[in-house]
Amino acid sequence: MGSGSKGRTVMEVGADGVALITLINPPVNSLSLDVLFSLKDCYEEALRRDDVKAIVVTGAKGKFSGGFDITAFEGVRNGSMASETKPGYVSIEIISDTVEAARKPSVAAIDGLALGGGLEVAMACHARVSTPTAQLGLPELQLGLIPGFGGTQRLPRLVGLAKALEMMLMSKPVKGEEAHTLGLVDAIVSRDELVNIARQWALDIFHRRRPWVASLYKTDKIEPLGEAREILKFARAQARKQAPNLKHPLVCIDAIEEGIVSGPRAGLWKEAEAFQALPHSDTSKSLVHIFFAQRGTSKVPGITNIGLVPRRVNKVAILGGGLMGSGIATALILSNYPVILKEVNDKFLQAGIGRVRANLQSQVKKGKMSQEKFEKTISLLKGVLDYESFKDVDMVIEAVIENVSLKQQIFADLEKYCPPHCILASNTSTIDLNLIGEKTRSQDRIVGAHFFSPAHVMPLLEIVRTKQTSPQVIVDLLDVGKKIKKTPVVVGNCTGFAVNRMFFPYSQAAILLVERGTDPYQIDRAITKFGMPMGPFRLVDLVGFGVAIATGMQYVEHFPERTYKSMLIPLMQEDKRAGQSTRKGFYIYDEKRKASPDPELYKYIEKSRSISGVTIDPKLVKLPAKDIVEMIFLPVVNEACRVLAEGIAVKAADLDIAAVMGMGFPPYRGGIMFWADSLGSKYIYSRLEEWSKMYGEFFKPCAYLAERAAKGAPLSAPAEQAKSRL
Ligand SMILES: C[C@H](O)CC(=O)SCCNC(=O)CCNC(=O)[C@H](O)C(C)(C)COP(=O)(O)OP(=O)(O)OC[C@H]1O[C@@H](n2cnc3c(N)ncnc32)[C@H](O)[C@@H]1OP(=O)(O)O
Repeated sequence: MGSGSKGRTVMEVGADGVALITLINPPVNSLSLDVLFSLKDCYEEALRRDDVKAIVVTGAKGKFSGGFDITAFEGVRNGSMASETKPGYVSIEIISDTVEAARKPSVAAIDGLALGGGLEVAMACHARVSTPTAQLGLPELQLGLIPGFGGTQRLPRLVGLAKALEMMLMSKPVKGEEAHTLGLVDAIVSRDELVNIARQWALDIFHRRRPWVASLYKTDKIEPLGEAREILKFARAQARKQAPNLKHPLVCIDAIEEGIVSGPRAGLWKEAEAFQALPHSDTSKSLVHIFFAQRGTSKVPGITNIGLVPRRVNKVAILGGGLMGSGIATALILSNYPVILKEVNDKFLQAGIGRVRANLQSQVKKGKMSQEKFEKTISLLKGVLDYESFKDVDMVIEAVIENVSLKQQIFADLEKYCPPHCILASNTSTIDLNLIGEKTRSQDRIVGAHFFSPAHVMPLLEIVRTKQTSPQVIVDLLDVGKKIKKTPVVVGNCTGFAVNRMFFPYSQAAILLVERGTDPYQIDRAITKFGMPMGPFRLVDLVGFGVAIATGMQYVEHFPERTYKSMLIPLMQEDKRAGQSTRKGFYIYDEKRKASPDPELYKYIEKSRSISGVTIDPKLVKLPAKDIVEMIFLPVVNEACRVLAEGIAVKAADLDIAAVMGMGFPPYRGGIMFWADSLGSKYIYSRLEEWSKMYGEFFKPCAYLAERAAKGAPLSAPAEQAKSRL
């Protein structure tokens, strides 16, 4: 049964005749099979015992349940749990026929969270009481699954089809208060009163003072059949449009529809069969991998396992109020950190503060922030023009332009004006941190805090450590990252760090292909179809040619042998086509920033082709989408392997998260290394080798890749594991 064998429930019968069943499986009381079997045993005992009139189900330590035990899917996949998990065993035999159909009433007492299977157990109870802040939802789709314990049937019957679809398809939980308004819970109570009120509620149902409701057979919230069909049709169209590569949202809609058209019992069976099959899909394997990989990024050997406790960061200073600095300031004040924003003159300072205000105001406009919260949040920001107020800051984040000598001067100043414990972070995206700190004696507290633009929106934070950065500083920054709701990835110091370095071949491969005859728009189409938010050319337009050329120079300087040198972008830049900001780049842009292909582009391609001295390759002119994807992404994989081999990243899964959160690599493909392993190291090696013979060094597979391919080992396996495959 593997790691599924854990957790339990306990039952205590009170003098009032209420059996209190508590789910216990730390840290989130997930529903392992052991918990579910134990729940069934408790129910059977409660139903047998004459001294039990009613039942209350709750979760230990302020959390109802985080849902089915996600670690157990491995067992489901490898067949070791086959007999216990035959379709419908849990959802029909335990949840429907034992809990909901019991001849004694149950009430769920919900605090903390009731997610996935947790909410499904609660919905099978005859009433639910909740604390106002509890989170209730069915987020299974984010794992490539559908609710499998009756959620597709009961949620629409409790909150109506439209809201249920929104909650499931967007994996979006609601808070207790909203759940109450929706009819998902019956009462909101304080944490202290939760269990007592639930007990009383259960007795009231027993004595027929309150209704005894089986959610599965409720019909009052479901829209009439014609309307329901329309809603489902719309939901299908939306799912196809928003996630054309994903099947499970449609499977979820099918299960819901079955229940509405043929009745809830038929719906339960349809759901059970689909739930049985989905854990085996590549989508679910990838998304479950991403779930654990994301939680694994903050576990850094030698840093987070040596007993260090994060120090309190009370006040942060930011240098530079440009796009990055203002975004970082926004992220910090949104999480209640007082921030000092320093600029060189009043004009720049006002512009920086204006950007922060605009970031917050856009939240107000969208209805995500009240005016009162806006005022409170912006009051945490203070603009300054000198270092006077830096004497009591705990962390500084430098976010000025990418100029080495400027940064060196700033860090030398910081050393003078900040207290000795203060963390000195730079948001540089490419410059070597050792160089930045060269004029200081504070190397142990210099660290990279590389945010992605827009910094208050993008979820990734690259924490860059040099050989001298102290583990305490990393632990502190990990804690700040968590508090500002970023997913941190700790990486080593090198040109481009992990994300930019891995992805520098992304646009380079695309340019190499167009110079040899592949159509640029066809490349962007193939890449977006693969699941990237935009293709390489649309991305370069967005980033701007100035930035693209500057970072390109860094790569030419540091990795000359594998940088593809082309004049395409500089030629366009010369003609003032510098990307979206100039409304002309690889695309042309209208006032609403809508991109359209531009036939003029081919003129520049021809010119750069002749400068590069390459000729059109007829094979590349008709390159199928699958090959486009591989010729663009296998060089990215190759660079990711180098990043791993050099120890820049701690583990392959961190690169998966870096790719997903930093570049928008589709999470349902599991991240760059996970996807690469689905192709196999041998295959990747042979393709790169073949292209390097035809198109040069740019494609040459690195030593790490060659070694893994020779052993037939996965690229993501730790070194020891790869050895043992020999
Ligand atoms: C049949 C059913 O329909 C199928 C299902 O129920 S599938 C599961 C559906 N449930 C979910 O998708 C919820 C997944 N969990 C979460 O979203 C978040 O973990 C949470 C909101 C519960 C808690 O978030 P947060 O407090 O930030 O803590 P977080 O770090 O994420 O999780 C704490 C630990 O619990 C683990 N965990 C969380 N949910 C889990 C679950 N359902 N199963 C197993 N482990 C789980 C995490 O892996 C993490 O472990 P770690 O400490 O070893 O890294």
